[in-house]
Amino acid sequence: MKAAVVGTGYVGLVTGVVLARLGHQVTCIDKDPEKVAKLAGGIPTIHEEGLGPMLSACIDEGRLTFTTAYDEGCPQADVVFIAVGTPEDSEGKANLTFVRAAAESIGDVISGRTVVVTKSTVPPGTNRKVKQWVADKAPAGTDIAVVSNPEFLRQGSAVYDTFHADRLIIGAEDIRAGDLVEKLFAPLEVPVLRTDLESAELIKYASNTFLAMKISFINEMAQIADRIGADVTKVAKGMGMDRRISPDFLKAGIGYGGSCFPKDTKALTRIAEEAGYEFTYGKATDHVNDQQKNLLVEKALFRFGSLKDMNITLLGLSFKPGTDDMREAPSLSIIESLMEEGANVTVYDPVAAEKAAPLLPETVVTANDLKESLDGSDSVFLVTEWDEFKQMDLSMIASLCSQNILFDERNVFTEEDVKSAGIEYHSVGRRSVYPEEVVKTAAYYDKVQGL
Ligand SMILES: NC(=O)C1=CN([C@@H]2O[C@H](COP(=O)(O)OP(=O)(O)OC[C@H]3O[C@@H](n4cnc5c(N)ncnc54)[C@H](O)[C@@H]3O)[C@@H](O)[C@H]2O)C=CC1
Ligand SMILES: O=C(O)[C@H]1O[C@H](OP(=O)(O)OP(=O)(O)OC[C@H]2O[C@@H](n3ccc(=O)[nH]c3=O)[C@H](O)[C@@H]2O)[C@H](O)[C@@H](O)[C@@H]1O
Repeated sequence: MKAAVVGTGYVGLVTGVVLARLGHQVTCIDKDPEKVAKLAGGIPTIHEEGLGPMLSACIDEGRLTFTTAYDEGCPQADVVFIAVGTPEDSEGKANLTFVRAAAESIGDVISGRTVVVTKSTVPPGTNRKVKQWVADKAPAGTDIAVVSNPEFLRQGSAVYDTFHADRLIIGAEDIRAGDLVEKLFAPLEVPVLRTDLESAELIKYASNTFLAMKISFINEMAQIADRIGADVTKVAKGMGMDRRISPDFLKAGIGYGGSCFPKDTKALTRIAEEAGYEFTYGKATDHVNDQQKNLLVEKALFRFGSLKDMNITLLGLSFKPGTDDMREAPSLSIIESLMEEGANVTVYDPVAAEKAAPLLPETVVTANDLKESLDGSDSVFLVTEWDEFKQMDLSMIASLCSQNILFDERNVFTEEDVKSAGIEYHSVGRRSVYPEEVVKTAAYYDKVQGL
């Protein structure tokens, strides 16, 4: 089949490449000419495992092209996907400006029957608007069908997730259009759920908010664990052994970041509000996430009294490992808090340094490698759990840093790991670990923690 994909970000690019890989003829359209030029040359514009070789292969085999021109892809396509961004607006709602612009540009160039599929995350009712926006620009008599096909891939494993998705949601009133989308993805052999438009749109928000809620829930358990001397990782393990709960998304830490959980949780709260309902879980999830970001900075303040003029190393910048995406990355708010407290901050990330550079305050020093980042540091904050950090030799902290203290925002290390490295260790929802010589000075801190 022939497909056009509008928007070549994380979702559009991966969708386009995977569809081409499945044997379809795909045209990817983006308004950003620089991005299009890079992609047309086989250079991935995002860091995603497995994407680069698949992109080049599909281009070489002649099944994948990139353009800024809608008329080079949409009129010929059996299916046109919209995968442009739907960022948060100033009121916490989904900003549909890009979706509308894409729909209108599609309308400008099509005639005859066209199936428009929305992959972007959009509030219930938007697909009906998309149909109208396309129709407003298309010639009279154009037969337009819309399908809601929300996306569930995770950044960092986007290609794998697309090939091994748990489900394909196809929301459509036009049965033929829904069938066509089902046929397009049939080679993936993914379980399919057919729904009406509004249910498909709500499934996406409900899924993201539910996962975000699980994270906020376990982060609240971490807050309780900190106060009563329990270990949140054990609590999560015990909870997760119940298949009805599942162990996934129960990792306590710094709170969720990224381009979707924060915005989608807020957007669903607004969707509910506009429908006359107060969505208490949405509000609570968001509130807990905000307070979680500062937990270890607060622990550091308890520990040191002041962070003024301390040299602090921050390991990891991207919102999670496996991606260079800096959208809503918790590292940024931690850096801000540390600098507000007067600390000197050095950062190191194995992948995201380039994307992070324009977002960092000028006084932040970016190290080129792990060793350089630790050299002379007073205290280390592990923020993104890249393999390089998970596998690091902890004795490096003892040997390179002037004070051997690690604040682990992701609960990466065990008590045994840090004890054998002889470092002081603070984490989330777990007891702090002190080398013998600082146990006495730490007594007050432990008292405050209630341990
Ligand atoms: N990033 C993710 O992991 C996931 C994102 N989503 C949803 O998918 C949608 C897209 O997200 P991302 O891929 O992260 O966005 P992105 O911001 O990475 O990419 C969007 C792309 O659309 C292009 N664009 C914007 N307006 C355009 C127009 N009028 N015509 C042509 N191109 C245009 C931009 O230049 C950009 O390349 C959002 O609604 C998001 O909520 C859903 C699941 C996963
Ligand atoms: O709509 C989207 O954009 C996507 O949002 C998330 O995917 P993503 O944001 O790429 O990454 P996740 O792996 O879900 O992690 C999100 C955030 O939660 C945090 N997290 C995740 C899991 C956990 O147990 N604890 C935790 O703090 C991560 O560190 C990260 O900051 C969802 O998992 C995808 O299904 C969805 O398609």
